[in-house]
Amino acid sequence: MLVDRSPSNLTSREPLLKILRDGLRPGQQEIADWQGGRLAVSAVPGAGKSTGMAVAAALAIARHQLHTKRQLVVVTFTRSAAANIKSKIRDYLKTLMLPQGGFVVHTLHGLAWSIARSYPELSGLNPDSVLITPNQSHRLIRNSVEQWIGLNPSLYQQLLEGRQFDGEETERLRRQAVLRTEVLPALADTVIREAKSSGLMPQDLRDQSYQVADGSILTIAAGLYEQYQLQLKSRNSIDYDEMVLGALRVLENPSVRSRWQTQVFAVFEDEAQDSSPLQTQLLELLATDPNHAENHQNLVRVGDPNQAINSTFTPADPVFFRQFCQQCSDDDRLAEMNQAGRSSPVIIDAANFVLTWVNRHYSKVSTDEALTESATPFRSQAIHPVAFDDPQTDANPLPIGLGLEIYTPEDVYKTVELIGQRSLTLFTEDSNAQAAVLVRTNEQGRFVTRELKRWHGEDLNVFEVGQRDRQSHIPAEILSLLQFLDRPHSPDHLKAALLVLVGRRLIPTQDLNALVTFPEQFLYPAPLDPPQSPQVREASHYCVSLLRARLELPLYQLISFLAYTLNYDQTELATANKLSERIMQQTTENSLGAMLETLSEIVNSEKFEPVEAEDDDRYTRPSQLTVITMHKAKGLDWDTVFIPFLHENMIPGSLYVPPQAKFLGDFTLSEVARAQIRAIVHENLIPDIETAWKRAEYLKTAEEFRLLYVAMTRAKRLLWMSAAKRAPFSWNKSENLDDRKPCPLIPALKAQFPGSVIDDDVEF
Ligand SMILES: Nc1ncnc2c1ncn2[C@@H]1O[C@H](COP(=O)(O)OP(=O)(O)OP(=O)(O)O)[C@@H](O)[C@H]1O
Repeated sequence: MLVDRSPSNLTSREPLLKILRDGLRPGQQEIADWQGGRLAVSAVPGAGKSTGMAVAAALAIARHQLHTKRQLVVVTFTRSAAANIKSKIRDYLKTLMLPQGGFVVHTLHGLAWSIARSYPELSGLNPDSVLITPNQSHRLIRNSVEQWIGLNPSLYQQLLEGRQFDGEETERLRRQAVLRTEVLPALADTVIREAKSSGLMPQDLRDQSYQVADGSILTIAAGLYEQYQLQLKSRNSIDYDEMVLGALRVLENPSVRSRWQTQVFAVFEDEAQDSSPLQTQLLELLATDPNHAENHQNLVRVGDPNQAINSTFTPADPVFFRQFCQQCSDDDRLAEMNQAGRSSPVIIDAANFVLTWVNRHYSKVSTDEALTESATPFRSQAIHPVAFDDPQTDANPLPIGLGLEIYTPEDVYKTVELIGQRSLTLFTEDSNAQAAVLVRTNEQGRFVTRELKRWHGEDLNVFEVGQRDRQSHIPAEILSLLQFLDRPHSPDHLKAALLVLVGRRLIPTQDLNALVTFPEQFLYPAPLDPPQSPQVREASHYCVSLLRARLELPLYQLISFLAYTLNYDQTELATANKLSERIMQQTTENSLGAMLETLSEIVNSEKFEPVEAEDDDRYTRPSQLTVITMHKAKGLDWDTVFIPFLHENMIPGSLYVPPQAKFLGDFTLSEVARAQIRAIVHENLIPDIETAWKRAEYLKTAEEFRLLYVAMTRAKRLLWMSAAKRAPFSWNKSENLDDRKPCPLIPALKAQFPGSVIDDDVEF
């Protein structure tokens, strides 16, 4: 399309711009009216952040006549959110008859990597590095622990002795195992993420450890972190924080920085409550105007401080976005998006009630000064229904049933039975209805899915997100098949491969033991062997065709071939390809044996990150009951949301010290280190162990309640909540039920919404 940037054209576009802007809600209009500078937008759930941001982006592109050399950079958290907002902005630009070059949409890490990768000499990062996401059992973390132990015998000895140690040999061995395999890997994992994402280096931690009376945990933390950095380098690997650090190093160069800053007109950030200090630093730098004497930034950060639910897993601390909102508010640069059209009014009332009730009961639980900034779990911000003339069709829809329903089933089995029956009724009445069960843990999700299958079989379409998304089956399945290709006559390998084929429903279920007793006979029956049944023949043909592929295909194509053979879907295929590339990269020798070695290591020790699906809609399909964790449900919504198992031991739960680690004290090293590092980042006094542990406990409680708030605000027309009287302690042994206390919010909600309490014997 031809681009006309003449002023007359801009004037002629004004009426169109006005129409777009007037179609927004008051809070959305405030972003659309942004002309420059810093702006914080605190938005309630369902406020229409994406729509607001997309229109604002299109208006900014039009008003400032942006183009490929001067762009608006939109940053979101996930790739699916990026795809979504990109298509919205494109549509608005089409309406305005503007070219598409004035903006780019990135995920934060995508942006950081593109900067770091283009200047390897400045970032110090090799563009071919392997990206890893370390967790406790990751090889790199385990090696860092071993290295640290070797280099710090006396600190290690102190840990071993802990409290009350009589020098007994078996006890010493037990403690060693706990330290090596649990305590120190957990500490390393937490510390690396917390410190690194805040821009702290190992030496910073070491320097700070001298400031606190008992700084030994920080000293150990610094040592582990140091070893990890060495490991990363020697293995040509990087992690996500390294990408951001690399990008920041690139931007230290004045001429490169100025080039980027000239290219970037402004940065619009979504889900800003989830950003770490390091990420924020990067965005602030890019948003800075190089031609302005003062540090002028064109930066719009949109988020909901009350949906900050990631700090246990990522070091995004809810305090940072709240602080940003506060600073902007002081300069009169805070916009609030308080109206939301997503839910029926009673659901909004329930969410608002939760927010105020929790703030009243859980604020200032401690006299600890450092908590004052986050002294309430929630920022006080109520959700309001939209105005009667709101442009959103079907805003604040009519409720289904009572809109809010609270149940107290006998036990967790009865709970699932109620959910199953209700879903069937909903889907029978309206085949477009969407529904989801939101659970706190993956184990609960597995329990719900299993029980629903047991009750309803194929009658109810259940989609368990946890299982499919982990995709952990992929490396394991490929490994089984490759092992078989390597040694087809091993009964164990043959059996494992057949199990995979049966599991994928490629060959009929049958007595596999009978097939694997004589592998040669099964694979290549001689004329005089007893004839094979059709089922056996089918299985045999499959295996032989795999073996043929092994001979005919080059090694690098083998995994992709196996993935096709296993009938993987699009996302699974992408994951298998990623796996294949990773193995090829890590394998020095071109042989099946070397490939197997690398793959076994991945399967045994590491989490392999699957490729994320782009289409979120598979979670919200009509007539499908989606089973999903509360964390993953963020950003999505359904007509009906079931939230079962609301028990006190889960929400808010409490921090847990495993009995085997109690020899170190009544706290965990990781949580204490986390609280101490946060104090360093916030420039507070570093707390002693006891205070640090209490602080960690408070942060967890606050986060659990925010998680529940996120879950509740996913419901459009029916919010179904329950706390069963009896529940298992361990969801893997769900047959042992005990009496369970409800989450303290349940009695409070019942008292506030008596009309929503459903007696045990009433069924809809
Ligand atoms: N101003 C508006 N006019 C018409 N429809 C709107 C408007 N704002 C939001 N909507 C509609 O409301 C729904 C949710 O909006 P949107 O996708 O922008 O929200 P979101 O960003 O996903 O929500 P959240 O605020 O929870 O992050 C969409 O169907 C969208 O079309």
